Amino acid sequence: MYKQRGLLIVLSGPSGVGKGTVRKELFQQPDTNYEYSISMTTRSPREGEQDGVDYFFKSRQEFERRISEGGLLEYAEYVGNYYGTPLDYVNATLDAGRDVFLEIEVVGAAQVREKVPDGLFIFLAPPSLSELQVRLVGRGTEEADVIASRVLKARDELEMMNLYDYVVENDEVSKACDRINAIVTAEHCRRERVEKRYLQMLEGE
Ligand SMILES: Nc1nc2c(ncn2[C@@H]2O[C@H](COP(=O)(O)OP(=O)(O)O)[C@@H](O)[C@H]2O)c(=O)[nH]1
Ligand SMILES: Nc1ncnc2c1ncn2[C@@H]1O[C@H](COP(=O)(O)OP(=O)(O)O)[C@@H](O)[C@H]1O
Repeated sequence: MYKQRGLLIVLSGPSGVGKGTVRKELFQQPDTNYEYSISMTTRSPREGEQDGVDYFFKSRQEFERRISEGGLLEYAEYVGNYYGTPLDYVNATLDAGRDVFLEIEVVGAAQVREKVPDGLFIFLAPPSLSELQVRLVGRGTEEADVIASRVLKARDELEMMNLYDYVVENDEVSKACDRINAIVTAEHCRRERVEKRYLQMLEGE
């Protein structure tokens, strides 16, 4: 029997827009049906972050070994650290017919677009650049110079918005989650219709 692979959902957008917040909220909802792919990074853990839960924290040497072995679906260097998506987990989960959710920055998302063109690409946008800065300052996890470089980077990141299937504004976390859930549901319906049509055409041969 023809079994459709799971859907690869990619949530991206500038640092500080609220990707992590929205993702955590989505995964707290009881009816969420996607599997979260935990990324690998060379960044040091922040207070309260756990290895294997928030990230797989690796040395630069170990990360570069994974790159050379082809073990990452995508990776990017972001403000001095590597971040990447382990390939095996994504493939195994999609093959089992389950959806995978990636929360990654825009350079990595563009690599995934090349490799998985039938993924669902959602760009999370801030209400404004000044609100983005307010959120980064409010989070209080970076020094002023890092915040400044992230806001500067956000201008380039916003230009990549048109490469995405959908742009979701993160004005309020619960509204952003509702929009993402609606988009995923609509995409499932679309894929089911395509699959049905495909099977009908095969039967007609
Ligand atoms: N390309 C890529 N980006 C990632 C990955 N995991 C996290 N990121 C992104 O890397 C950036 C920095 O992440 P982090 O240091 O945790 O800071 P924060 O997201 O701003 O709290 C964010 O834009 C993340 O979405 C990954 O596996 N691949
Ligand atoms: N819709 C929102 N309204 C106001 N503040 C928000 C909203 N979404 C996230 N935030 C806050 O903005 C900051 C950055 O959010 P975070 O999820 O860490 O962003 P990202 O993962 O995109 O870097 C956090 O302090 C978070 O609480």
